[in-house]
Amino acid sequence: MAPVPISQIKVGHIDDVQELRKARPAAIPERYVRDMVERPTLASTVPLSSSMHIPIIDLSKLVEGDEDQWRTEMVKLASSCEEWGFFQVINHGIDRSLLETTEKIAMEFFMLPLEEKQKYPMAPGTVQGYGQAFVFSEDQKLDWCNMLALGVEPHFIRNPKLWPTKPAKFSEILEMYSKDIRKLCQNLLRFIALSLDLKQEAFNKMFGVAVQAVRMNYYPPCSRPDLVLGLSPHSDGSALTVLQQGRGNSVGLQILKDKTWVPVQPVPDALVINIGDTLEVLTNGRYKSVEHRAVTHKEKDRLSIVTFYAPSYEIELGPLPELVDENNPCMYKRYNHGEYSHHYVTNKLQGKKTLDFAKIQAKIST
Ligand SMILES: O=C(O)CCC(=O)C(=O)O
Ligand SMILES: [Fe+2]
Repeated sequence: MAPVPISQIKVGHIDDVQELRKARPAAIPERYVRDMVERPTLASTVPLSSSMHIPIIDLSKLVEGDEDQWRTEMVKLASSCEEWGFFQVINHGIDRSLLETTEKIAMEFFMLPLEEKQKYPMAPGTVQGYGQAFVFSEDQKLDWCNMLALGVEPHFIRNPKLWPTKPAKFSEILEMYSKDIRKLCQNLLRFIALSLDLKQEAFNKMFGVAVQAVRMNYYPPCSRPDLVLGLSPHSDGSALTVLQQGRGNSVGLQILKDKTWVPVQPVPDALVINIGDTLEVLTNGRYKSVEHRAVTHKEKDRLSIVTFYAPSYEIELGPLPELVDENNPCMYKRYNHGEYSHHYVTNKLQGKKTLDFAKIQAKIST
């Protein structure tokens, strides 16, 4: 992720949420209490009709299915990206044991004493290390979440000082995990290109030297989950995001569909995939980068391990010419991905507002 100048950013004291939970204050501190309009509808209170489940894509049917299976899955992939911007992928080819080990080391990291975790501090205005990202002022509401965020690829975005040395195998496992997730992203992008009738080269040159970052989010239980948010509403700046939810964790991720917050029910062994802003721009808005957030639970904690996969910073982005015509006028300008990345990490999470950067403003009629 692009470095951000950290001068002039005053964020005040930010409590570590796990420590806050341990201290069990009589009331939730004001900085975490959301304004009325932002307070969450909790998963347990949202009626669940089956049509509200995000689609499930079986990757094995795309990789090795017969022609019928391939076609059916491809149609499902296209409609998921158009209508939901989200899907869960099963039979994704990543070893269950690797997913479990990664979850284990992530959890072990968050369970370390605070002094140990604070050896990897996320400085105000930066997005790597342990702490809270996207905080830029003292009056901004805070998320009920602790994060560990690390740049992974290409190597120059890494800050090796922020890679934990405890638990012992952390770096080694994260490296293996990232490699497999990277392959999955490449695979998915290949099928996404096919689903749009695009030539592979259209994407290949953009993702040749892709940027990959991992964020581990830990949400401790919260005595008043109705007042706080685990993670503020946002869309991801990536092209694709891969999200692994902790096994047996409570439902926490919610996506905004037709103005309603829909909880994403965890499916065993599935990974949640979502389209990020960059793919929305590349596809001229056909595939949607959908707003999402995380809510907390009264008794249960929750972990998510999130990989952001994006083009190299020097790549120039804009809608692919194949997806622009008379009926689909160009909706986004051309810009350098590094610029967008910088814009993304220097603004607080605020729904889909960050993407305004790339939108061509509607011409004012005279
Ligand atoms: O924890 C979750 O389910 C959401 C995480 C997320 O959206 C993110 O890290 O960008
Ligand atoms: Fe996200």
